[in-house]
Amino acid sequence: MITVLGAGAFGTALAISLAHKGPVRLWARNAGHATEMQKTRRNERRLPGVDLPENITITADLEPVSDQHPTLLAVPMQRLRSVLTDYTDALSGGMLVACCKGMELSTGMGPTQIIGAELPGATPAILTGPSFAADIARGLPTALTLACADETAGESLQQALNTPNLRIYRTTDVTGAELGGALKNVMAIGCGAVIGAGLGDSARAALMTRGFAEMARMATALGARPETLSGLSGFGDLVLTCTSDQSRNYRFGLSLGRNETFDSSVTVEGAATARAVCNRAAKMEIDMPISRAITALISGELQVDQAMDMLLSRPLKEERC
Ligand SMILES: NC(=O)C1=CN([C@@H]2O[C@H](COP(=O)(O)OP(=O)(O)OC[C@H]3O[C@@H](n4cnc5c(N)ncnc54)[C@H](O)[C@@H]3O)[C@@H](O)[C@H]2O)C=CC1
Ligand SMILES: O=C(CO)COP(=O)(O)O
Repeated sequence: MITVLGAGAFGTALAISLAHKGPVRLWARNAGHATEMQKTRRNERRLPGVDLPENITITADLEPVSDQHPTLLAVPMQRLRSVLTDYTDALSGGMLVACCKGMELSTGMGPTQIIGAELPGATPAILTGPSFAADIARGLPTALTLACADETAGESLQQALNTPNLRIYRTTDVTGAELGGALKNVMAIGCGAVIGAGLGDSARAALMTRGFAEMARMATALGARPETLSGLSGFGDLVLTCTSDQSRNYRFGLSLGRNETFDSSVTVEGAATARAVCNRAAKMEIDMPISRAITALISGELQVDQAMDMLLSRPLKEERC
């Protein structure tokens, strides 16, 4: 049986989609939340208004997962390592598919690297790409990338995770897929700030395009294939997240641009990842001025107009990555 760890918006939406093919086990760390979902057959806290199919079993107890069926890890990026260390016995040996987007702040590592380091007996993979949980839960058509370094395991995961509404593409370029998903969230915060501050759609298009160049610069320096960045996990997710106010990263950016407060309980992956990206870029001497400006905006060191001045006053250059 497929297991989904994390009864947040994304984990619940994936469980709903996968339940069209067979039984799914949805694990919530909070026993009270699990009981509430069992009773109401809904996840009103994270995905309101959507019924959970009968063949989703909700539990707060994690039994050892199968090594034949995928286990999806749908928890926030900065919590992934602690989930793996807390549940090592249940997870070791599993086909573990990270569903989080980001870079660990303390180490600069991506999700599959963390899985490999904590559970060397597991098969790590990542599921990423343009998809809002609410869209998946409603059964709207969505395409995602499944990245797994082990090609045979990747093919089996692709088959297992493809559903009538969720089309899964496959790659072995784990680095490219992970970095696309991590970096696009940083750019989405920047785009939200641009729109929130009233700087206009043209400025957003410039930020998305030069932000994409920056994403590709870092990803290729770390060994990613350029075509992965142009695919669903990079360009595709950048477009979605930088242009839709369904995105929490974009909405957080909007609040920065408008000088409004933002609910700190909302998962905004790009905030910690922006800092992680800047730390890693500095160590590797990769020039990432847009990520630096967005990080300074998030920390309050710069206001939107100051960040813009900083970017616009840089020396003129040829247009390339
Ligand atoms: N919501 C969406 O539309 C999409 C989300 N994602 C990614 O999925 C990941 C999870 O996001 P969401 O589900 O949206 O967030 P969410 O905020 O809705 O839910 C996060 C879940 O993780 C659980 N959690 C938090 N800390 C935990 C810990 N230490 N141990 C176990 N569980 C813990 C929370 O209880 C909550 O159920 C993020 O990396 C996000 O980028 C990816 C694509 C779409
Ligand atoms: O990753 C996502 C869409 O692909 C979800 O974006 P947010 O985390 O910004 O809501």
